[in-house]
Amino acid sequence: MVKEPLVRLENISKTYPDGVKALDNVSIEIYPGEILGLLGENGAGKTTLMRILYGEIKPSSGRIYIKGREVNLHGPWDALKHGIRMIYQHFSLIDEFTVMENMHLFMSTIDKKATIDETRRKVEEVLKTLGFQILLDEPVARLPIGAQQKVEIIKSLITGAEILILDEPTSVLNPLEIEELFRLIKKLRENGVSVIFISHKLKEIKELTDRVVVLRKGRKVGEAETANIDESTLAKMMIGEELPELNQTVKTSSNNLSREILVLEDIEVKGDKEQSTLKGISLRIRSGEVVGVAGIQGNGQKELAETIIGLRKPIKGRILFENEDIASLSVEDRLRKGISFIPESRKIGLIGEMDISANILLTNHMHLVSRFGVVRTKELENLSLRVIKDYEVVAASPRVLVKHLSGGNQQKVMTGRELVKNPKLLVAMEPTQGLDVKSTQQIRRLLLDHRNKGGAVLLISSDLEELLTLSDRLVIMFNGRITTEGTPGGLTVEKIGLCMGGSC
Ligand SMILES: Nc1ncnc2c1ncn2[C@@H]1O[C@H](COP(=O)(O)OP(=O)(O)OP(=O)(O)O)[C@@H](O)[C@H]1O
Repeated sequence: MVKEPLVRLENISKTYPDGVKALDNVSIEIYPGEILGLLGENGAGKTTLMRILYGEIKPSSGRIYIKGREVNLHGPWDALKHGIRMIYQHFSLIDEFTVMENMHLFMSTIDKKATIDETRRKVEEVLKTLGFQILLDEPVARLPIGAQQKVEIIKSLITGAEILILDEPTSVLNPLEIEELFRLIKKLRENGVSVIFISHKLKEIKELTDRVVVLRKGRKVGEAETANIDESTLAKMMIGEELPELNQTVKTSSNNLSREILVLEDIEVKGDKEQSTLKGISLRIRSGEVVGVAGIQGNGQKELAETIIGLRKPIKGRILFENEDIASLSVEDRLRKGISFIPESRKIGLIGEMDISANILLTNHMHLVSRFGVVRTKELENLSLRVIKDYEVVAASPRVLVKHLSGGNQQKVMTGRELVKNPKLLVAMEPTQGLDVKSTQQIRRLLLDHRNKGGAVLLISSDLEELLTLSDRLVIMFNGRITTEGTPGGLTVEKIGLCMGGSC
């Protein structure tokens, strides 16, 4: 007998108001009591698809069927009524309330008449069925993350959730907590609950799920019974069969590799999450080379950049810049020594309400402010005009407010104000994110010109094509470690995909 799906998402497309096409004609089914893996790299569209199923956003086109009937979901509460609940990495719990109070608060939004005793009975019943325990009268803030996640899951079950969507649930957990979560998810399956498990991690998908759907660039590129597919095939599906062609018009061979400019030795740094905590990073960068850092976002790349520029202090290890240990130096001292930084987003790096000059001053103040605190206005003006001219910023004058520039021109200001200092080492995070083809090419050209003039570049990007096009050497990070290293030409798609998915 053919099983009826509990949910069918049919031909779902989604274009966000800013024009980003996040989903293109994706159809998936979820069956009762199954664990469905949703695999894809950053930006593949996994979260968008699930937010549509959770009623948080509307698809641009397509249909949603629940138990065979077409529905129009007006919001998460509507989805909840249909037994669907999504749990994000940031939990929706009130820290000061006890577990029971949180459960009851949630319950009463669904059933206003429910008393706290009834809620408690329901919680105890669910816990007994699953064979799990939680301290019900403890304030949530005192519970470890793994237990808080369980509270979220139980909270969903007492309100009758039949489909639980877990958005990268393991990224906040330690290995023991992951084991415990998997045990709980398998129990849910035994009890007929369906779980959609969003992940980039191939091992977890293999270990836990019954079926897997792979998304890439907004399209469904594969679907299989998990038992019938191996990690290598999944890796290739996730990042694409073909390595992007190395773009010879942009890339010219690296100058004679010279001295090591930066050496990281066995660096350990506390990260925002367990998964992004740096666990013994060793890396060498020479002048005249671009070292690319690949990996799914959140595996320590940001922590690595922030450690090099001095925003995070290592617990262990040495950072040598031109043979000098700079681990105890401030950000400003490091800038003075010739390290520059392009942060991951223009929103962080620029102040929209200020003009181009003032934004340039932000990271060049050490050269442009006298020791009495007076800005050398003529020099600032000249430098600003130089940035506008040399880096082809389309702006009438340095007086233009940054918020009035296009994304590409903003990025050129952010890049130009660093390159104009001719830094010995440039740490560039996502330098072309959200830019059109022309601006992307311009920024990439600037980075390579800098390298060709003898500068070193550490390029952190979630755009694999960019990394393969620009890097002389590539390292791949997973779970706070560098798991592999090679040249772009020397690494196969399979190897890169496996390493990004944590299986190498
Ligand atoms: N609210 C939004 N407005 C505009 N674009 C968005 C929005 N949310 C997501 N996007 C874009 O839609 C695309 C798909 O993003 P989505 O978050 O769904 O991917 P994902 O597979 O969940 O990625 P990740 O693993 O990084 O979370 C990306 O290009 C992203 O930048």
